[in-house]
Amino acid sequence: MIDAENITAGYGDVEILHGVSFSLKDNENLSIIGPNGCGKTTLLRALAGTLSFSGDILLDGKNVKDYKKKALAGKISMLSQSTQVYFNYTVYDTVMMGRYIHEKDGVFRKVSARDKSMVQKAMEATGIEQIYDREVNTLSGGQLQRVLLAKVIAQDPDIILLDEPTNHLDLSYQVELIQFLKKWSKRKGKSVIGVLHDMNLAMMLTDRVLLMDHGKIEADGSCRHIFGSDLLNKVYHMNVSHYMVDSLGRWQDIAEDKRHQD
Ligand SMILES: Nc1ncnc2c1ncn2[C@@H]1O[C@H](COP(=O)(O)OP(=O)(O)OP(=O)(O)O)[C@@H](O)[C@H]1O
Repeated sequence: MIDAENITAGYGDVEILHGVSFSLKDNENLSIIGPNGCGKTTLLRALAGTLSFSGDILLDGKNVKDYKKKALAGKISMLSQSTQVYFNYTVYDTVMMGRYIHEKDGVFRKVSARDKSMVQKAMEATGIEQIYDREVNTLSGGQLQRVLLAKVIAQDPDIILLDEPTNHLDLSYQVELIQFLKKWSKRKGKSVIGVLHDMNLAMMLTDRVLLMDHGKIEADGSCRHIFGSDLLNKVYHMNVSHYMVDSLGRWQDIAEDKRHQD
Protein backbone atom coordinates (compact mmCIF):
# COMPACT_ATOMS: atom_id res chain seq x y z
CA MET A 1 0.00 0.00 0.00
CA ILE A 2 1.22 3.51 -0.86
CA ASP A 3 0.35 6.68 1.01
CA ALA A 4 1.89 9.77 -0.59
CA GLU A 5 1.30 12.96 1.34
CA ASN A 6 2.14 16.45 0.13
CA ILE A 7 5.08 15.50 -2.10
CA THR A 8 7.20 18.40 -3.26
CA ALA A 9 10.21 17.67 -5.45
CA GLY A 10 12.27 19.09 -8.28
CA TYR A 11 15.72 19.57 -9.73
CA GLY A 12 18.13 22.12 -8.25
CA ASP A 13 16.15 25.21 -7.39
CA VAL A 14 13.27 24.36 -9.69
CA GLU A 15 10.24 22.87 -7.98
CA ILE A 16 8.34 20.49 -10.26
CA LEU A 17 5.91 18.71 -7.93
CA HIS A 18 3.88 21.03 -5.75
CA GLY A 19 2.29 19.06 -2.93
CA VAL A 20 1.08 15.85 -4.55
CA SER A 21 -0.99 13.46 -2.42
CA PHE A 22 -2.61 10.14 -3.29
CA SER A 23 -3.05 6.62 -1.91
CA LEU A 24 -2.98 3.25 -3.56
CA LYS A 25 -4.36 0.09 -1.97
CA ASP A 26 -2.73 -3.32 -2.25
CA ASN A 27 -3.59 -5.05 -5.54
CA GLU A 28 -4.74 -1.78 -7.07
CA ASN A 29 -3.38 -0.43 -10.36
CA LEU A 30 -3.12 3.19 -11.34
CA SER A 31 -2.60 5.02 -14.63
CA ILE A 32 -1.01 8.46 -14.60
CA ILE A 33 -1.66 10.77 -17.52
CA GLY A 34 -0.92 14.42 -18.22
CA PRO A 35 0.84 16.68 -20.71
CA ASN A 36 4.59 16.54 -21.41
CA GLY A 37 6.67 18.01 -18.63
CA CYS A 38 3.89 18.06 -16.00
CA GLY A 39 5.93 15.93 -13.58
CA LYS A 40 4.79 12.33 -14.12
CA THR A 41 8.31 10.87 -14.29
CA THR A 42 9.39 13.09 -11.41
CA LEU A 43 6.61 11.60 -9.28
CA LEU A 44 7.68 8.06 -10.20
CA ARG A 45 11.29 8.90 -9.29
CA ALA A 46 10.20 10.15 -5.87
CA LEU A 47 8.16 6.96 -5.35
CA ALA A 48 11.10 4.80 -6.40
CA GLY A 49 13.36 6.59 -3.93
CA THR A 50 15.73 7.88 -6.62
CA LEU A 51 14.85 11.57 -6.18
CA SER A 52 14.78 13.46 -2.91
CA PHE A 53 11.51 15.10 -1.95
CA SER A 54 9.76 16.70 0.97
CA GLY A 55 6.53 15.27 2.29
CA ASP A 56 5.94 11.62 3.13
CA ILE A 57 5.70 8.49 1.08
CA LEU A 58 4.68 5.47 3.14
CA LEU A 59 5.05 1.99 1.70
CA ASP A 60 3.15 -0.52 3.80
CA GLY A 61 3.13 2.03 6.58
CA LYS A 62 6.90 2.67 6.54
CA ASN A 63 8.48 5.83 5.18
CA VAL A 64 10.49 5.15 1.97
CA LYS A 65 13.30 7.25 3.46
CA ASP A 66 13.65 4.61 6.20
CA TYR A 67 14.02 1.67 3.82
CA LYS A 68 17.46 0.32 3.04
CA LYS A 69 18.17 0.48 -0.70
CA LYS A 70 17.81 -3.26 -1.25
CA ALA A 71 14.66 -3.57 0.84
CA LEU A 72 13.10 -0.73 -1.15
CA ALA A 73 14.06 -2.42 -4.42
CA GLY A 74 12.20 -5.53 -3.23
CA LYS A 75 9.08 -3.42 -2.72
CA ILE A 76 9.09 -1.11 -5.70
CA SER A 77 10.86 -1.18 -9.03
CA MET A 78 10.82 1.22 -11.95
CA LEU A 79 11.03 0.50 -15.64
CA SER A 80 12.22 3.79 -17.06
CA GLN A 81 11.72 5.43 -20.46
CA SER A 82 15.39 5.15 -21.26
CA THR A 83 16.47 2.34 -23.49
CA GLN A 84 20.12 3.18 -23.24
CA VAL A 85 22.34 0.64 -21.55
CA TYR A 86 25.82 1.31 -20.37
CA PHE A 87 26.95 -2.29 -20.15
CA ASN A 88 27.14 -5.19 -22.48
CA TYR A 89 25.86 -8.28 -20.74
CA THR A 90 23.78 -10.93 -22.40
CA VAL A 91 20.00 -10.85 -22.22
CA TYR A 92 20.03 -13.72 -19.70
CA ASP A 93 22.59 -12.03 -17.42
CA THR A 94 20.71 -8.73 -17.58
CA VAL A 95 17.46 -10.36 -16.51
CA MET A 96 19.35 -12.26 -13.79
CA MET A 97 20.47 -8.89 -12.36
CA GLY A 98 16.85 -8.47 -11.23
CA ARG A 99 17.49 -11.31 -8.79
CA TYR A 100 20.55 -9.70 -7.16
CA ILE A 101 18.39 -7.66 -4.80
CA HIS A 102 17.36 -10.93 -3.17
CA GLU A 103 20.93 -11.70 -2.14
CA LYS A 104 21.52 -11.79 1.54
CA ASP A 105 25.25 -11.53 2.09
CA GLY A 106 26.78 -9.89 -0.92
CA VAL A 107 27.19 -9.86 -4.64
CA PHE A 108 28.62 -13.30 -5.31
CA ARG A 109 25.95 -15.54 -3.89
CA LYS A 110 25.30 -18.71 -5.87
CA VAL A 111 22.41 -18.49 -8.30
CA SER A 112 19.57 -20.61 -6.86
CA ALA A 113 17.06 -22.82 -8.66
CA ARG A 114 14.40 -20.23 -7.77
CA ASP A 115 16.47 -17.44 -9.36
CA LYS A 116 16.79 -19.49 -12.55
CA SER A 117 13.10 -20.31 -12.60
CA MET A 118 12.10 -16.65 -12.04
CA VAL A 119 14.41 -15.52 -14.84
CA GLN A 120 13.10 -18.20 -17.20
CA LYS A 121 9.46 -17.26 -16.47
CA ALA A 122 10.18 -13.55 -16.90
CA MET A 123 11.88 -14.19 -20.27
CA GLU A 124 8.98 -16.35 -21.44
CA ALA A 125 6.41 -13.79 -20.30
CA THR A 126 8.11 -11.05 -22.27
CA GLY A 127 8.89 -13.23 -25.30
CA ILE A 128 12.66 -12.92 -25.18
CA GLU A 129 13.70 -16.50 -24.43
CA GLN A 130 14.87 -17.00 -28.04
CA ILE A 131 17.40 -14.18 -27.72
CA TYR A 132 18.72 -15.11 -24.25
CA ASP A 133 22.37 -15.19 -25.39
CA ARG A 134 22.40 -11.91 -27.39
CA GLU A 135 24.39 -8.98 -26.04
CA VAL A 136 21.98 -6.24 -24.97
CA ASN A 137 23.63 -3.39 -26.83
CA THR A 138 22.99 -5.20 -30.13
CA LEU A 139 19.21 -5.24 -29.59
CA SER A 140 16.50 -3.04 -31.11
CA GLY A 141 14.74 -0.49 -28.88
CA GLY A 142 11.68 -2.75 -28.55
CA GLN A 143 13.72 -5.85 -27.73
CA LEU A 144 15.67 -3.93 -25.12
CA GLN A 145 12.46 -2.69 -23.49
CA ARG A 146 11.30 -6.29 -23.19
CA VAL A 147 14.60 -7.30 -21.58
CA LEU A 148 14.39 -4.46 -19.04
CA LEU A 149 10.78 -5.37 -18.30
CA ALA A 150 11.80 -9.02 -17.80
CA LYS A 151 14.48 -7.84 -15.35
CA VAL A 152 11.85 -5.96 -13.33
CA ILE A 153 9.49 -8.96 -13.38
CA ALA A 154 12.30 -11.29 -12.29
CA GLN A 155 12.93 -8.89 -9.40
CA ASP A 156 9.36 -9.63 -8.28
CA PRO A 157 8.62 -6.33 -6.49
CA ASP A 158 5.24 -5.55 -4.91
CA ILE A 159 4.83 -2.47 -7.09
CA ILE A 160 6.05 -1.92 -10.65
CA LEU A 161 6.40 1.65 -11.86
CA LEU A 162 6.21 1.90 -15.62
CA ASP A 163 7.32 5.09 -17.27
CA GLU A 164 5.73 5.07 -20.71
CA PRO A 165 6.52 1.38 -21.09
CA THR A 166 5.16 1.37 -24.60
CA ASN A 167 7.97 3.49 -26.04
CA HIS A 168 9.59 1.59 -28.92
CA LEU A 169 6.97 -1.15 -28.74
CA ASP A 170 4.82 -2.05 -31.71
CA LEU A 171 1.04 -1.81 -31.33
CA SER A 172 0.30 -5.50 -30.75
CA TYR A 173 3.04 -5.78 -28.15
CA GLN A 174 1.83 -2.60 -26.38
CA VAL A 175 -1.57 -4.19 -25.90
CA GLU A 176 -0.02 -7.54 -24.99
CA LEU A 177 2.23 -5.84 -22.42
CA ILE A 178 -0.59 -4.00 -20.66
CA GLN A 179 -2.76 -7.13 -20.64
CA PHE A 180 0.16 -9.13 -19.30
CA LEU A 181 0.77 -6.63 -16.49
CA LYS A 182 -2.88 -6.52 -15.59
CA LYS A 183 -2.97 -10.32 -15.28
CA TRP A 184 0.39 -10.35 -13.50
CA SER A 185 -0.77 -7.87 -10.87
CA LYS A 186 -4.08 -9.64 -10.34
CA ARG A 187 -2.58 -13.12 -10.13
CA LYS A 188 0.24 -12.12 -7.81
CA GLY A 189 -1.68 -9.55 -5.76
CA LYS A 190 0.67 -6.75 -6.84
CA SER A 191 0.28 -3.22 -8.14
CA VAL A 192 1.28 -1.46 -11.33
CA ILE A 193 1.53 2.32 -11.64
CA GLY A 194 1.83 3.20 -15.30
CA VAL A 195 2.55 6.55 -16.90
CA LEU A 196 0.70 6.15 -20.19
CA HIS A 197 0.12 8.74 -22.87
CA ASP A 198 -2.31 6.48 -24.71
CA MET A 199 -5.65 6.76 -22.92
CA ASN A 200 -6.95 3.53 -24.38
CA LEU A 201 -3.99 1.73 -22.82
CA ALA A 202 -4.53 3.64 -19.56
CA MET A 203 -8.11 2.35 -19.49
CA MET A 204 -6.92 -1.14 -20.34
CA LEU A 205 -4.57 -1.21 -17.34
CA THR A 206 -7.07 0.02 -14.79
CA ASP A 207 -10.19 2.03 -14.20
CA ARG A 208 -8.41 4.48 -11.89
CA VAL A 209 -6.53 7.38 -13.36
CA LEU A 210 -4.52 10.25 -11.93
CA LEU A 211 -4.58 13.29 -14.18
CA MET A 212 -1.61 15.59 -13.61
CA ASP A 213 -0.97 19.14 -14.76
CA HIS A 214 1.77 21.62 -13.81
CA GLY A 215 3.13 19.42 -11.01
CA LYS A 216 -0.23 18.92 -9.32
CA ILE A 217 -3.00 16.36 -9.38
CA GLU A 218 -5.82 17.81 -11.40
CA ALA A 219 -8.11 14.80 -10.89
CA ASP A 220 -8.05 11.35 -9.32
CA GLY A 221 -10.94 9.12 -10.27
CA SER A 222 -12.38 6.60 -12.68
CA CYS A 223 -11.58 6.67 -16.41
CA ARG A 224 -15.29 7.00 -17.09
CA HIS A 225 -15.50 10.11 -14.92
CA ILE A 226 -12.28 11.81 -16.06
CA PHE A 227 -12.40 10.92 -19.74
CA GLY A 228 -16.08 11.85 -19.87
CA SER A 229 -15.53 15.29 -18.36
CA ASP A 230 -14.03 18.50 -19.70
CA LEU A 231 -10.91 18.01 -17.59
CA LEU A 232 -8.84 16.52 -20.41
CA ASN A 233 -9.74 19.38 -22.73
CA LYS A 234 -8.67 21.86 -20.07
CA VAL A 235 -5.35 20.17 -19.32
CA TYR A 236 -4.36 19.37 -22.91
CA HIS A 237 -5.81 22.61 -24.36
CA MET A 238 -7.64 20.76 -27.08
CA ASN A 239 -10.81 18.81 -27.68
CA VAL A 240 -9.33 15.47 -26.60
CA SER A 241 -12.57 13.50 -26.56
CA HIS A 242 -12.90 13.98 -30.30
CA TYR A 243 -9.61 12.19 -30.84
CA MET A 244 -10.48 9.18 -28.72
CA VAL A 245 -11.61 5.83 -29.98
CA ASP A 246 -14.99 4.67 -28.70
CA SER A 247 -15.63 1.32 -27.05
CA LEU A 248 -16.21 -0.34 -30.42
CA GLY A 249 -12.86 0.84 -31.66
CA ARG A 250 -14.32 3.46 -34.03
CA TRP A 251 -12.65 6.81 -34.31
CA GLN A 252 -14.71 9.75 -33.16
CA ASP A 253 -15.09 12.66 -35.54
CA ILE A 254 -11.90 14.61 -35.54
CA ALA A 255 -12.59 18.12 -34.40
CA GLU A 256 -10.49 21.16 -34.78
CA ASP A 257 -7.78 21.55 -32.20
CA LYS A 258 -8.88 24.37 -29.92
CA ARG A 259 -5.40 25.85 -30.05
CA HIS A 260 -5.73 26.33 -33.79
CA GLN A 261 -9.20 27.78 -33.39
CA ASP A 262 -8.00 30.40 -30.94
N1 LIG B 1 17.17 15.58 -14.39
C1 LIG B 1 16.50 16.72 -14.59
N2 LIG B 1 17.11 17.93 -14.36
C2 LIG B 1 16.44 19.09 -14.53
N3 LIG B 1 15.17 19.17 -14.94
C3 LIG B 1 14.52 18.01 -15.20
C4 LIG B 1 15.15 16.73 -15.03
N4 LIG B 1 14.26 15.77 -15.35
C5 LIG B 1 13.13 16.41 -15.70
N5 LIG B 1 13.28 17.74 -15.60
C6 LIG B 1 12.26 18.77 -15.88
O1 LIG B 1 11.19 18.56 -14.96
C7 LIG B 1 9.94 18.80 -15.61
C8 LIG B 1 9.04 17.57 -15.45
O2 LIG B 1 9.66 16.50 -16.12
P1 LIG B 1 9.03 15.04 -16.09
O3 LIG B 1 9.98 14.16 -16.84
O4 LIG B 1 8.71 14.68 -14.70
O5 LIG B 1 7.70 15.28 -16.90
P2 LIG B 1 6.72 14.20 -17.56
O6 LIG B 1 5.34 14.60 -17.18
O7 LIG B 1 7.13 12.81 -17.23
O8 LIG B 1 6.95 14.52 -19.10
P3 LIG B 1 6.87 13.59 -20.41
O9 LIG B 1 5.42 13.30 -20.65
O10 LIG B 1 7.42 14.49 -21.47
O11 LIG B 1 7.70 12.37 -20.20
C9 LIG B 1 10.26 19.15 -17.06
O12 LIG B 1 10.26 20.55 -17.19
C10 LIG B 1 11.67 18.61 -17.26
O13 LIG B 1 12.38 19.36 -18.21
